Amino acid sequence: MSNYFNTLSLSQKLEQLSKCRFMQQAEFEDGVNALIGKKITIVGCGAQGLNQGLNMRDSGLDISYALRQAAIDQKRQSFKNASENGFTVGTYEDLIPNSDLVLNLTPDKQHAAVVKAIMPHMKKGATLSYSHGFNIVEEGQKIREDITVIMVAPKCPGSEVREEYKRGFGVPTLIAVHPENDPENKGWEQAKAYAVATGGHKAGVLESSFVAEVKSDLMGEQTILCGVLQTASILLFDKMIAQGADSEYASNLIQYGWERTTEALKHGGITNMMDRLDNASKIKAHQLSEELKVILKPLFEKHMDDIMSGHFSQTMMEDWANDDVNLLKWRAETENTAFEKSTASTEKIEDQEYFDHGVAMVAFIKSGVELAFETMVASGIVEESAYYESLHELPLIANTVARKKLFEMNRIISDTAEYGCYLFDHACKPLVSSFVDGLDGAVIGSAFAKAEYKTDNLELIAVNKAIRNHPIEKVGAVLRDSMIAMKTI
Ligand SMILES: NC(=O)C1=CN([C@@H]2O[C@H](COP(=O)(O)OP(=O)(O)OC[C@H]3O[C@@H](n4cnc5c(N)ncnc54)[C@H](OP(=O)(O)O)[C@@H]3O)[C@@H](O)[C@H]2O)C=CC1
Ligand SMILES: CC(=O)[C@](C)(O)C(=O)O
Ligand SMILES: [Mg+2]
Ligand SMILES: [Mg+2]
Repeated sequence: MSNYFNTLSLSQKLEQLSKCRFMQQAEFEDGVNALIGKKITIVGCGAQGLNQGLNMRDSGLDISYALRQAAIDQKRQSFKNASENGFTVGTYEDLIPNSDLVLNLTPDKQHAAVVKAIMPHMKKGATLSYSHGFNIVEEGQKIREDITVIMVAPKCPGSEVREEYKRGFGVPTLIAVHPENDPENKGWEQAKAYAVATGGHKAGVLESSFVAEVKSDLMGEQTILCGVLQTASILLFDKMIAQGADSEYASNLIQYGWERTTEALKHGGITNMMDRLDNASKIKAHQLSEELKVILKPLFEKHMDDIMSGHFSQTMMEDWANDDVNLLKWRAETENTAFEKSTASTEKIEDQEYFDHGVAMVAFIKSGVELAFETMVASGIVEESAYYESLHELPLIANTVARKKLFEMNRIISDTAEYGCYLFDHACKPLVSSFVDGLDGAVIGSAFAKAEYKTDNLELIAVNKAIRNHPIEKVGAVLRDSMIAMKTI
C-alpha cells in the first residue's frame, strides 16, 4: 500500500482538499430511513465506537458489536462497554456476514489488520464506514470493489459525541464517499442517514472527502485542539508556581479554565470570548496573541506541510512498527509533569474569574484558533472545515481537560491525535518558554486590570476591529446561526 494522496495529480489533490459543501437541513429530511432495518455492526467499542453506537441505537437503528476474540474471551473494556449497555456482541464470523453496514471504529494503527480480517466476511454489496480518513488516504488501503466505502467523521472527542446528543444537540460532522468505492451510488444516502443517527445534522454537516477530512483533522488535533492546550497547560501552571501562586488554585485555574473560556468561544466566537474581558485585559490578551502568532506561525506551517507531504504519517507509522515506543514514552512523560500531578482546589471559582485571571490562556486560545484556521485555509482546506476543526471543536476538547486534565484528553482522543499532540508539544515548548517566562505575572493567576489603567479609545477601537474582522469570525457566525439547539453546559 502507498499514500493515496501522493498518487494524485496536483489538480486532483486540490480538488479533493477543497471538497467541502455545507449541507442544508432539507437534505436530511429523510432522516435515518436509508438505514432503518439494516444490520449495522460496529467493529471496536472504544471512544467513538461506544458513543456513536449509543446515539445510533437511540435514533432507531439496529446496532451490534463485532469484537476480536481476545476482547470477548478476556472480557476486555470494549466487551464491557458493549455488553453492559445491552448490545449484542459477537465475533467477526458471527456478525459481519449478515451486516449491511460495518463501522470500522478501531484505532487507526489497527485499520490495515482489521480490514484484512473483516473484509472476507463482508457480504457482496455491503458498506464499510470510517470516522477518519487515515487508512484510505495515508495508507492507501484498497477495498473490494463491490463494497461501498463511506466516512462519517464527528469533529469531536467520542465522549462529547454522546454528551451533545444527550443535550438534544449534536456535533459538526464531515461525511464522504470514497470515489473508488461507490458501485451502487448509495454511499451519500447512507452517510447522510448515519450522520442524522449520531445527531450530527443538528450541528452541521459538510459534504467532504476522505482527503479533506484527514488533512484537516490531523492539523487541528496536532496544533490548536490538543497541542496548544497541552503546552500552555504545562508552561502556564509552572509559571504560576514560579511566581508563588497556590498550587491548588493554579491547578484549578488551568484544569477548568480552558472549558470556561472556550465556552464563550463556542457561542459567540473569538469576539465573545474577548468581550468577556475588561478593556485593559482585552487589549493585553490581543497583544499577547499577536506575539504568539509570530512565534508559532512557522511551527503551524511545518505541521501542515508534514501532514500534506505524508511525512507525519510516515513518522507515526514507524512508531507503530516499533510498538508505539515514542507514544508510550511521551504519554508517561506527560503524566509526570507538575500540572498533571497537581491537585485542583475544590473551592468554587466564579466563571468570570477564569477570564479575569486567565488573560494568558485567552491569548493562547485566540492565537491558536486564528493560526490553525489561517494555516489550513492557506493550504487549500475550505473555511467551514477549518472552522469546525479549530474553533468549534476546541470547547469539546476542553471539556475532557476539565474532567481529568491532560490525562483524560489524551485518553479520549485517538492515538493518532495523541501522537501528534506530543510532537507539537515537544517543538512548541522551547519556542514559547521565554515568552511565558517573560510574561507580566498578572496575566495568569491574578487580575491583570488595575484601577489606574487608562484605556486608550483609539487603541480599543483598533483591537475590537482586528478581533471582529478575522475571517473565522465571519464564517463562524454563519455556521453558528445554522446550529439547532446548541446548549450551554
Ligand atoms: N477518539 C476520538 O475522539 C476520535 C476518533 N476518531 C477515529 O475513530 C476511530 C476509532 O478511534 P477511537 O474511538 O479513538 O479508538 P479507541 O482506541 O477508543 O477504541 C478502539 C477500539 O478498537 C478495539 N481494537 C483495538 N485494536 C483492535 C484490533 N486490532 N482489532 C479489533 N479491534 C481492536 C479496542 O478494543 P479491544 O482493545 O478491547 O479489543 C477498542 O474498543 C479512529 O479511526 C479514530 O481516528 C475520529 C474522531 C474522534
Ligand atoms: C477528537 C478528534 O476529533 C480528534 C482529535 O481528531 C481525534 O481524537 O482524532
Ligand atoms: Mg478530529
Ligand atoms: Mg483525529
